[in-house]
Amino acid sequence: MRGGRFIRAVTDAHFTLAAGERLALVGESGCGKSVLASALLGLLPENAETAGSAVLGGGPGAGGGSGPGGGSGPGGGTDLLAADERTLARSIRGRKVGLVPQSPAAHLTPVRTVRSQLEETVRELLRTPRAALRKTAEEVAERASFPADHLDRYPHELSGGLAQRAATALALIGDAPLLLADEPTTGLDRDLVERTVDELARHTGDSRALLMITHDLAAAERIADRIAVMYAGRIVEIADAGDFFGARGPRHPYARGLLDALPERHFTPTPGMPPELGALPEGCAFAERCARVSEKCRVQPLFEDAVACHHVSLDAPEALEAEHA
Ligand SMILES: Nc1ncnc2c1ncn2[C@@H]1O[C@H](COP(=O)(O)OP(=O)(O)OP(=O)(O)O)[C@@H](O)[C@H]1O
Ligand code: NI
Repeated sequence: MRGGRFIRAVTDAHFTLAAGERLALVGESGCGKSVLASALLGLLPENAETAGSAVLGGGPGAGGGSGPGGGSGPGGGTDLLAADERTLARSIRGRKVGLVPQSPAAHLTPVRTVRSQLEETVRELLRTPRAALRKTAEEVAERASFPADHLDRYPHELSGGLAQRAATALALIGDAPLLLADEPTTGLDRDLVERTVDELARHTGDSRALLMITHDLAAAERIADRIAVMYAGRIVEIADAGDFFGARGPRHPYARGLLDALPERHFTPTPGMPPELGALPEGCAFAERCARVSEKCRVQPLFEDAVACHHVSLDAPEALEAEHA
């Protein structure tokens, strides 16, 4: 950025996502969730730099290389961080990785109706013959609960929730093995939230994978197999959803705070604000808001045993429970 400043938007993010698995990524506004998703699609701003790899496909049993410019990863998959723009545009976006963008109204083409955008995407991704385009596009809209009588509207004539559903419909068309849904339920009423996440779950089935970014913990609980919690650009905990929302509860103090802040739980928000990503402290970024802070927190905790906290790894679950109560 200007003046030689830089922002560490995402640091040390390590996770796997298997076919048939649904991972919810949660964390406060500005913690790096959308940057992580954008990196996987090669949609970061020009001045952004990445390191590491994000391998799609390959692994045991997967065949085929990634083709020219694909950036081959281990096991024959495609390294999304190394793939060039041409590969991303031709064979990844929409086909291998679908995206429900965070700001659907900005993502839709303003001068064309929803119907024409759906039909174009159906034609492009599914090679559907002209005669069947209309019907297929209507079926696609239906899957995302987009009302048929609004198909001839332009994006500016849609409410936020309708634009959201149009974007979801578009993202589902390519049947991509990985779907990234960046807050796909923002602006929807509770019953539509449920319908949308159920459709995403149904779509994932056991052959595709879903990474859903959300602020809606109820939606995360409804859909996810695992929960990843991000804080100040780092994944601080990955947990089985049953453990996270169940009796054991989250293990990282920040993650526990997220749940405790819910009205249906303790309704007690974590005090303070997350740090600026351009001016992160040396040690644990959560330390200054953490009730368990100690000398150890001056050093960045390693992400070990699926959690990054100096204190938690030593705790027995019962001890945590007692403290939590
Ligand atoms: N183009 C950019 N230039 C500079 N900084 C950026 C840019 N895009 C994002 N950032 C910074 O990266 C950080 C992470 O942003 P990101 O959009 O990933 O947050 P988020 O977790 O998705 O938040 P939200 O829940 O509000 O969508 C933010 O602090 C933001 O200031
Ligand atoms: Ni975001």
